[in-house]
Amino acid sequence: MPQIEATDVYLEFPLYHAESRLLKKRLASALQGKTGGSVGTRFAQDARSRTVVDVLRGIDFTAKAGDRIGLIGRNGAGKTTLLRALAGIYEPVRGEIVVRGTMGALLDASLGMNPELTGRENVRLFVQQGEGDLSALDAAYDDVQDFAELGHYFDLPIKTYSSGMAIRLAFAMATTSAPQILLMDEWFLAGDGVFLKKAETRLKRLIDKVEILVVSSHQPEILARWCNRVIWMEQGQIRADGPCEDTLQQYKNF
Ligand SMILES: Nc1ncnc2c1ncn2[C@@H]1O[C@H](COP(=O)(O)OP(=O)(O)OP(=O)(O)O)[C@@H](O)[C@H]1O
Repeated sequence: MPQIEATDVYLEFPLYHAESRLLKKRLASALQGKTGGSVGTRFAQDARSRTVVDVLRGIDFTAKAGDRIGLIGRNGAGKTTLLRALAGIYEPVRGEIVVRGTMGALLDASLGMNPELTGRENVRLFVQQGEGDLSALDAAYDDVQDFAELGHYFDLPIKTYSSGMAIRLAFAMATTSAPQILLMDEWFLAGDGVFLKKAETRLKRLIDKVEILVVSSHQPEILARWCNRVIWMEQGQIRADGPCEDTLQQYKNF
């Protein structure tokens, strides 16, 4: 059975450009909690007195088959970083993340794609790196080509694509077969109207098949639609974790 287990996960990014006097002054007031506006980020100092962004602090949760988890929280709360840590892109500085099962990630249009290779060659790489079933390659080419509608661009290097074209290709590729666990940033559904509709239909089919979904969004309506559980993040911590309606209500009241 697929599962994600995050135990006491901490992640921080050092701020290497925090040396100017003005920036230091601003960070000092942020450290004292005087500022922050609508941004859910927390600054701190590490053991070597370097200024760091405390992005994840003591994250603990388990996701099991059947969980459709929405991550909600203000800008900078740590949602994208958590998704990236679950995908293995970032290594926690403390704690651990154990993932069991095949995983697909719709996080970044360029993630895992080689800009020098054509769309077709990238599909080949993707299939090879995934389950490696090359007998499924022709079907994957047809499926991706048909869905992404890139025309002759499918056989051109993807560095020549517009960002919208790159998103179409990445989306089509990542959804060509269903992983057991799917991680997704909501912005992935950005695109022109027709594509959005097509993407939604395809995504719905995929989500019905995946066993665990973790999706980040600012929009409660989107989470209410796709999820059965919501984790509310604030300043790198989990503020609430529970059934979709309950957590969204707490978030809205806040
Ligand atoms: N590579 C990095 N170096 C330094 N700081 C970073 C880096 N990546 C993210 N951060 C900071 O970590 C904090 C959390 O960022 P993250 O993107 O995870 O938040 P988020 O909840 O997804 O925000 P949003 O809703 O705005 O996308 C932010 O303050 C961000 O500036």
